[in-house]
Amino acid sequence: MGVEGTPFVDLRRVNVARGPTTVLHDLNLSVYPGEHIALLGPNGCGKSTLIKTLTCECYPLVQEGTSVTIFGRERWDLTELKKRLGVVSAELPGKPMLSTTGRDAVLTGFFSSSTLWPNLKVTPEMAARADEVLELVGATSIAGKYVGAMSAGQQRRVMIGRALAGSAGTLLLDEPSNALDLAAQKDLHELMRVLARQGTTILLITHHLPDIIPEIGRILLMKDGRIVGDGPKEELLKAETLSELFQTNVELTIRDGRYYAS
Ligand SMILES: Nc1ncnc2c1ncn2[C@@H]1O[C@H](COP(=O)(O)OP(=O)(O)OP(=O)(O)O)[C@@H](O)[C@H]1O
Repeated sequence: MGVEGTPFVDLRRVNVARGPTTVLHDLNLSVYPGEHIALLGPNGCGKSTLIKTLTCECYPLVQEGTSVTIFGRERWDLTELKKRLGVVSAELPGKPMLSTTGRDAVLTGFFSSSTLWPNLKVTPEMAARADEVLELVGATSIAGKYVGAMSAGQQRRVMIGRALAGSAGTLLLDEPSNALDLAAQKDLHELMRVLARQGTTILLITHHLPDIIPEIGRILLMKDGRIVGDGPKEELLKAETLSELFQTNVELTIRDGRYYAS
């Protein structure tokens, strides 16, 4: 886990409102390049709002001592930032993506667009990187297939490729195993493991403990818009802690470094 140097994310005293309600309270968080982190918390606790704060889609309330610094900067062009952060959510980024081929979908990662519009200029370097990324995510054989005709697992691979194409080795994975069957979940976990071992920084939001691959060592627990736990997996992924967090009786099984809840 690389915790040296400049953090890629640095939040100080961040409060964020959605509508009239403040939903993130006094958040302090630093994430360093090379870290692998999972963020857990009940529905509505503010996980997506936190991601939207990182992508500058939600802004913190102006207060003394508040700052949001991403890749060492406080001001960003939104498209540029999203591209560099490598955000992958369970939904496709826009309808036009459905009739875009896998290869073009990966290329859209350079522009943070919903399809490869004719005015977007693909350089030979981008094309070469797209092929490299398709290979890395195991999607070369489906590069010519429309995203709309792919299975959910294939779509997720292509979306991870899209995120990697333009990103600075950083992935924000927002519930990536949603709607995937067991085989596709396994494939996704294998891919995440390969990327983690290659040094990709991973910030994972999940409700699904098996998504927490062994390479993820740091856990953030959120409740009611606050970070209530931030530390090593072995300390925070405990039945009592999760039962308290989710307000239900959680039984935990650990097998081969993987966590399962029932
Ligand atoms: N567009 C919005 N307008 C007003 N309130 C919102 C909006 N989006 C989210 N909220 C509220 O903000 C709070 C945090 O929501 P958020 O989506 O960040 O939680 P979450 O932890 O990601 O939830 P889930 O696990 O269900 O995805 C919730 O109370 C939610 O109702």
